[in-house]
Amino acid sequence: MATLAPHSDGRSDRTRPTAPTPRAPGGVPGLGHVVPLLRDPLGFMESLSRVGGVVETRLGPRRVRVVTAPALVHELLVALAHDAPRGAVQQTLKDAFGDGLLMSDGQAHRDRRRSMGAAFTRTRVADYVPIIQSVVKERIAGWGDGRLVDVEREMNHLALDVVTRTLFGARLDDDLAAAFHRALPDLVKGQIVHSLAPHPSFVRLPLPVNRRFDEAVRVIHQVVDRAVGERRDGLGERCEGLGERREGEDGGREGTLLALLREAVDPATGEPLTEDDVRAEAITMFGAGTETVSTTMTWLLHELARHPDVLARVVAELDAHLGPVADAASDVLTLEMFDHLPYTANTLREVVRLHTPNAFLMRTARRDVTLGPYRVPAGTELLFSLTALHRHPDFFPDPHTFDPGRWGAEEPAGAAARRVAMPFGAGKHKCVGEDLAWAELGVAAATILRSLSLQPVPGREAREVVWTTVQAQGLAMTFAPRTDADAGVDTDTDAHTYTDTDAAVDL
Ligand code: HEM
Repeated sequence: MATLAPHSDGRSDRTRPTAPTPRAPGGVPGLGHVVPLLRDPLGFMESLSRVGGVVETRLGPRRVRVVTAPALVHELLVALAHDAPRGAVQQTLKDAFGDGLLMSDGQAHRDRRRSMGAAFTRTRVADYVPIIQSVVKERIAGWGDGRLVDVEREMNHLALDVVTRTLFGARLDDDLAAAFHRALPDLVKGQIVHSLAPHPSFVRLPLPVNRRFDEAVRVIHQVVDRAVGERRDGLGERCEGLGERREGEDGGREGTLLALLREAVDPATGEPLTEDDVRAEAITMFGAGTETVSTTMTWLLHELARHPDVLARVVAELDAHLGPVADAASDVLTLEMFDHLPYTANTLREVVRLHTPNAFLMRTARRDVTLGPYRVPAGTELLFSLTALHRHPDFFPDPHTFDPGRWGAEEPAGAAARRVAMPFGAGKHKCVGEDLAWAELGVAAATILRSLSLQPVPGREAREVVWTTVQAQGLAMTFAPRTDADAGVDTDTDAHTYTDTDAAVDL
């Protein structure tokens, strides 16, 4: 395997020495590598890092090059961002949902990102914290009564509520949230099948996958219209959770992403954004900002239940800094509090590493480029998996082991891991919702773990299922109210060797 320093800042350079692109072993005529990819998607992607930094595969009739080396993924996303824009997967979504941030590129993307950025700054995310906390408290209200909790479904609902209430100032009823939850898998399945389809006309064939995809698109449009429509009517009059504080400064108008969008001007026309533009951005946020967070939260509970030592240490740290129970009316979390929870931060960081939601992302070279030592001809599709990248044994020793300790500043591997890790991507398309995501994870962990103890249920552990996100399917648990004995978990937080700066990056 080519040895590559993590995060080379090298631009594409024709004078670099080149190397032939190795082929993935095991392809069969006609299907290529479709079977191993479908049978064990992440195992297949992880295995390719032993073949080369860029590896040629065949998926049916298509030649797709898989980028496995972290430095090359980074180079692709940053130095080659202009020459290798997003590819077939995004195109499928663009056809269905319009030109939202996730689907757009070039000047249109830059303009839109600038006008929406103010909804995601750290200051604005700090404003969202009380809303997130109240969403979490509402969602977990009945969990402590011994019922079996479908963690995946609950977390999905929670993440959807957070986006709806923080960014759009609206509320979804339970039926709509459930419809959205049901629609996503069909959407994702259709998206994958369409992006790998041998011919564009495939999407019009009367196949179950296409019918379900169309139905999912319809449901998601309906959900977004109701959420956005409700908020749209009240714009300027009410801004839930932010309105009172902002009223004097700006009439409550800029409290949500929706308000920003309604104020934005399309530089190309000088006109306000159209309703379709606003809708496309809303759909983007629901699509990009819910399942990523909910799967991560589900994996967090899964890992904590399997690692009582880690759980005890997280709980002790939360209790020591925030107090033991989360149900008191006076319990108010702030973003700054999380700067003093280094072990909790490293635990969240480790969950996001081991269970990075974005299993597959793609780019397409629009001209001949050089990626590290590899020549990539124009038109080549480039596939990479951030999940597989974070399981690369050269950079994350014993990569399948859940170990928050690997992120400690004193660990020799800690610094290298930090340089290589990019769960939120890199470059101009780097996740706009990263700060919001960390806040959601931190607030959910602090609120759940200070008020409830986890009770794993044998046979109901999470099963890793890969779509475009890496899902934790099937996890169910019971919870019990925390008792004084739970609060006194025998863990010496003062003795930990983590520093506060460990936490500052993320939360
Ligand atoms: C654990 C949670 C999350 C993870 C791991 C994550 C990961 C990512 C990654 C890897 C990308 C880059 C995709 C690419 O380069 O093609 C991305 C982009 C994006 N994410 Fe997130 N995300 C998370 C949460 C969120 C949240 C909460 C929101 C908003 C509510 C959000 C909205 C977006 C948007 C709009 C983009 C496209 C940005 C652009 O192209 O400019 N994400 N995310």
